[in-house]
Amino acid sequence: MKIAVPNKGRLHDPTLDLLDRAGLAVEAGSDRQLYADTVDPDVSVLFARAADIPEYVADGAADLGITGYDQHRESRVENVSDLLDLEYGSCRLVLAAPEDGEIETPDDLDGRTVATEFPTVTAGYFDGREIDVDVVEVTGATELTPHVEMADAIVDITSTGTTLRMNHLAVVDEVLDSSVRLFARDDVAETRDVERVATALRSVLDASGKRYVMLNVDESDRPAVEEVLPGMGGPTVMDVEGEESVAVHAVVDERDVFATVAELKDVGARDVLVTEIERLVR
Ligand SMILES: Nc1ncnc2c1ncn2[C@@H]1O[C@H](COP(=O)(O)OP(=O)(O)OP(=O)(O)O)[C@@H](O)[C@H]1O
Ligand SMILES: O=P(O)(O)OC[C@H]1O[C@H](OP(=O)(O)OP(=O)(O)O)[C@H](O)[C@@H]1O
Ligand SMILES: [Mg+2]
Repeated sequence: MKIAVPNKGRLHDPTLDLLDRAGLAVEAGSDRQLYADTVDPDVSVLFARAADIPEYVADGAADLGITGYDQHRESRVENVSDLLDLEYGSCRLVLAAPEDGEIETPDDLDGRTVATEFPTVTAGYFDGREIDVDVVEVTGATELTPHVEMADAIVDITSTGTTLRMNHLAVVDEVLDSSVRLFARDDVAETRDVERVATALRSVLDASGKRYVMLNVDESDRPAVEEVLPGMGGPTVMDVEGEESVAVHAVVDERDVFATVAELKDVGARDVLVTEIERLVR
């Protein structure tokens, strides 16, 4: 099983971090190599540019890929499908034009020029609206093109909006919402090996925002504690040998932990321990 992952850029580190937490850590010393092993003998990674990853998966150089949905759409590959939204690298592709210019709606661009690193998605957007534009492909610094008469507007990525503001550009319309996805080639999407990787990554997402709460309580106070901790399918209760008390464990939403611990103390809980959860396989 080979997973294509970004070799650099803003998606590189969070992707390796996610694989690590999923129990698929990339072996140390693998930087800058084309291929690397993971701690699982059945899973290796192929490092590639974020934009090339859908193509690598479609062509069979890798079986699975991790990159932005924007890159997936731009690549036009047809034999790959999303398995999971990995919930990082969230951004929007937007149509933007100079703040105080003549372009206020997409229709104002009829007969004009739009610069972008995403020519396929951009052409699709304007075709769908039957607006005739000349799409110019650039490979970076797209925000500058309206200021040097190369283009009347751009289609580019935004997240905080800082880059657009700095360049005196205003959003005219939304083109696409994106985040990082795990996707597979269709001919392997339903195999056990792909399912194993997807399950491991999903378990990290499911564990985020959850805490594991452990405590001791006298048998007599146990019903009150169970009342406070409905948990995932109820808390786990264990007898503590040679004592009148029981140990209770439960998964609690991170945002409820503060209030829950206070309530537990009120109803007689002792030795309350709160820990992070690495993975949660449902
Ligand atoms: N500002 C941003 N906020 C959130 N996600 C972003 C942002 N910019 C880019 N992304 C996401 O990260 C992906 C890759 O962008 P990144 O800048 O890391 O690589 P790149 O510019 O293609 O790298 P290079 O061209 O140097 O190989 C984008 O396709 C998008 O999905
Ligand atoms: O809304 P913002 O938070 O300002 O983010 C948007 C910017 O982020 C990306 O560039 P990146 O930082 O990846 O640099 P790059 O052009 O070298 O890829 C994108 O191309 C925009 O320029
Ligand atoms: Mg970039």
